[in-house]
Amino acid sequence: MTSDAFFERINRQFLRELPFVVYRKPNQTLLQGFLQKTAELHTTKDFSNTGFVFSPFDSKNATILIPQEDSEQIQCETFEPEIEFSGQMKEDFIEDEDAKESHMQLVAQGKALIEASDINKIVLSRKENIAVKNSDPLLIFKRLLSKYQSAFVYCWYHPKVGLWLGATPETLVKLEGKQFSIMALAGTQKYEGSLDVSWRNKELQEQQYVTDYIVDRIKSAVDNIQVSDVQTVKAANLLHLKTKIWGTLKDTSFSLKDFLFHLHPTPAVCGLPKDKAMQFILDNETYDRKFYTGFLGELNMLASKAPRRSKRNIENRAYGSTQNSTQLYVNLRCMSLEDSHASVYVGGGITSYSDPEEEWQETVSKAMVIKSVL
Ligand SMILES: C=C(O[C@@H]1C=C(C(=O)O)C=C[C@H]1O)C(=O)O
Repeated sequence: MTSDAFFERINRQFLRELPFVVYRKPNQTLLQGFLQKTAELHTTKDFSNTGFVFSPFDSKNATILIPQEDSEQIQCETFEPEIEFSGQMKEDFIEDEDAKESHMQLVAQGKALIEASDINKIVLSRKENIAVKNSDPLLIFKRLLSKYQSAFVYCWYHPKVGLWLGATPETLVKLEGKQFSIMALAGTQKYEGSLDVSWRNKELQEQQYVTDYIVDRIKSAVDNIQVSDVQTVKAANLLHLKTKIWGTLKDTSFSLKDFLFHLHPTPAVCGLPKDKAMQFILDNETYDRKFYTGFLGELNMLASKAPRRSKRNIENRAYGSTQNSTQLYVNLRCMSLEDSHASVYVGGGITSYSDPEEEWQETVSKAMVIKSVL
């Protein structure tokens, strides 16, 4: 499908107030869309369905599904991101003193609890409300596509839930048949032109918490678990620390739902120990995160598997095969959009090393990822 036809089709879907999601995976050019045929609100409880899921931070709330069987799927391979656009840049930005004061207070409160208890890390966040000049979601989506090639970029809409857009650097889990990979991403500093930077103990420690937690949570369900070295990766105007964890699922009976909720929310977005950090977040953040720091993506899709290279296996080489594929991303660097109002969601990991002023600055930098396309 041409990009004009693709965007025209989605625009019609939006005007008819029918659910859809459009997205592009990291470092790919293919745009994909699920356009639901009815306005029904589908959810999944057991994660056995096929389609696109949108799951909130608080797993007590429902995961929304755009089912493959109730959707038209469209694709566009030829989209050329053309727009050079700089929206609200740092210079236009007047610091909101009240927001700063309350975020710093929240951070100080979290840090005090960490110092006085067995909690190691709590991820604390805030929501920023912004008036948007042009609130056409597809225009904003195109700007995100142009700016953030290495992110998972999406625009998701359901008339009964709302409209969300984002460009996230973080994979929650990728599952292809029995092969899985998971990303532990945490620690932030500004990108100043080089990946060759040094990291303080604070960031190294908060990222290590995420890796250790993931390994601990999945080790009984997997064989030959592998853990990469810690790498510095660039995400928009920021650098993060990343570890990749991969392996093979054991052949025993496997529940995708249990696997996911064993992981989610990880200490990259919640804290350690999980339950105590979660309770602090629910009690003290003064807004509802909704889908921010939840996860989203393709669930149980059939994907073609690359044919084997073995000379003996001529048949497999010719045809390849298909396998079940799930690719989920953590919903970061995102916003919800209502009429001409955007809510931008940003947070960061707090440990005993945290400085409230620096943590505020980190959320200001993270907010620029979205503000620069508004
Ligand atoms: C919570 C966010 O990001 C997470 C927190 C990070 C940190 O504390 O350094 C870094 C990447 C993400 O795991 C966010 O972007 O809002």
